[in-house]
Amino acid sequence: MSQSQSAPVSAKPRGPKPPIPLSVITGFLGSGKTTLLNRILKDPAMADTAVIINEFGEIGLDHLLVDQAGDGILELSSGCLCCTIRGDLVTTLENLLRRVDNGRMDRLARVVIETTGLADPAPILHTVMLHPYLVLRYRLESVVTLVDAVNGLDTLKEHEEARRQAAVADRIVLTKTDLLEKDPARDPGPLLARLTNLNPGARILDTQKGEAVPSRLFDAGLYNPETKIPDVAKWLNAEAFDDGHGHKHHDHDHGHGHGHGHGHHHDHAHDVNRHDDKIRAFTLATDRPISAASLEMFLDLLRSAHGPKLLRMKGVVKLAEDPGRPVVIHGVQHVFHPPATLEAWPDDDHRTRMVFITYDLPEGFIRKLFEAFSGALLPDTPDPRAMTENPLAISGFTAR
Ligand SMILES: Nc1nc2c(ncn2[C@@H]2O[C@H](COP(=O)(O)OP(=O)(O)OP(=O)(O)O)[C@@H](O)[C@H]2O)c(=O)[nH]1
Repeated sequence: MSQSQSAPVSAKPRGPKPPIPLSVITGFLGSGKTTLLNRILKDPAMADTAVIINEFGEIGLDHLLVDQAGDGILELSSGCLCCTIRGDLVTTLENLLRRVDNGRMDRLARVVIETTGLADPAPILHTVMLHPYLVLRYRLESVVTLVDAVNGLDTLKEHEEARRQAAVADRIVLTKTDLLEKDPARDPGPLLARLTNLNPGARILDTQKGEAVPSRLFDAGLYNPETKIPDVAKWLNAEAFDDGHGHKHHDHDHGHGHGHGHGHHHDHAHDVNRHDDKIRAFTLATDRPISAASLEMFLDLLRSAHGPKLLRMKGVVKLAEDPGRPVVIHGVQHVFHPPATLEAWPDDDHRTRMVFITYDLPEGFIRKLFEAFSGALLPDTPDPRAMTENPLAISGFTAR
């Protein structure tokens, strides 16, 4: 378009709108999701939030409802919006964007999706991550998993869904801890140890201590909402993972939930891992850069061959071609968010760092795979060139 044909400068800011943070609240049946939502929706920090829930009947937000619009979106007296996923989550998320884009709504600060108690939250995350338009307009902020402090340990023991919900979380909220206080015989230690074991990187918040507030529930995104500066160290929280010696540095202060690293749990009184040895949490860190093509192949192989076993993965990667500009990756099962390039390393740690939570996928396997792709010479591992240039390699898995 020539200069003379260009449209007059409008008062409206041009360019793509910043993506809207999207969080998912999950937790087993009766873990207290509705109770928490009811409470936080009254918090001024939740202004301009839209909450998407499964069924109105189940959620006790009725007293807050004031108006139902044609698109199935209800306005709450607190100024928030509420919609159901009776139809389709994509349509609901599109309807919200339409409201913002056509000016019916000034600002949509955040979307919170509440899942049903038995749901694996991964498909909800996939709905957004796999949609070519929604992935541009929304960004995953936090997966918040509620765990009932009274029944949590039994629920984790008996239900795979509950373990997956805890494993995928960025924040774990302990509910009903007030009931523990009334019964001194109940020790929250084993539950905390189990949760830390399943997902060391998730910060644990206690409702009773007033910790489950919006600023702490939804601050798990890569970007600090205040400064908009990426905070990789906080986002990865790799320090909370086992350091290889059975020690973990966890940021909750209950005094029981540390030190139960896998591979070391047999040394401890609470054998928290014995019910399910398949979920593993570990980190991978290296100074060695990896080429962009090898990173892509590593991720391709992980997601195509082992996707269902990769419950959650986050990482910051040093590229051989551009070591000063790290790439941020994160995935939930076989779906990866489009990688984002940071303009610079946000702190002094310029190593590739990745955190993994896997199901039935050993740490050693991923480590060797990454080392092979990043060019480390390992005696018992194939040369990466032999893997990528092998004419018998799996189709689609060739050097670029
Ligand atoms: N004592 C106590 N009770 C709680 C707490 N949180 C929730 N409850 C109670 O636990 C029950 C279940 O809470 P809900 O908020 O309905 O749980 P939910 O996760 O939404 O339940 P579903 O939608 O059925 O999965 C209710 O009777 C709540 O009053 C808490 O922190 N302390």
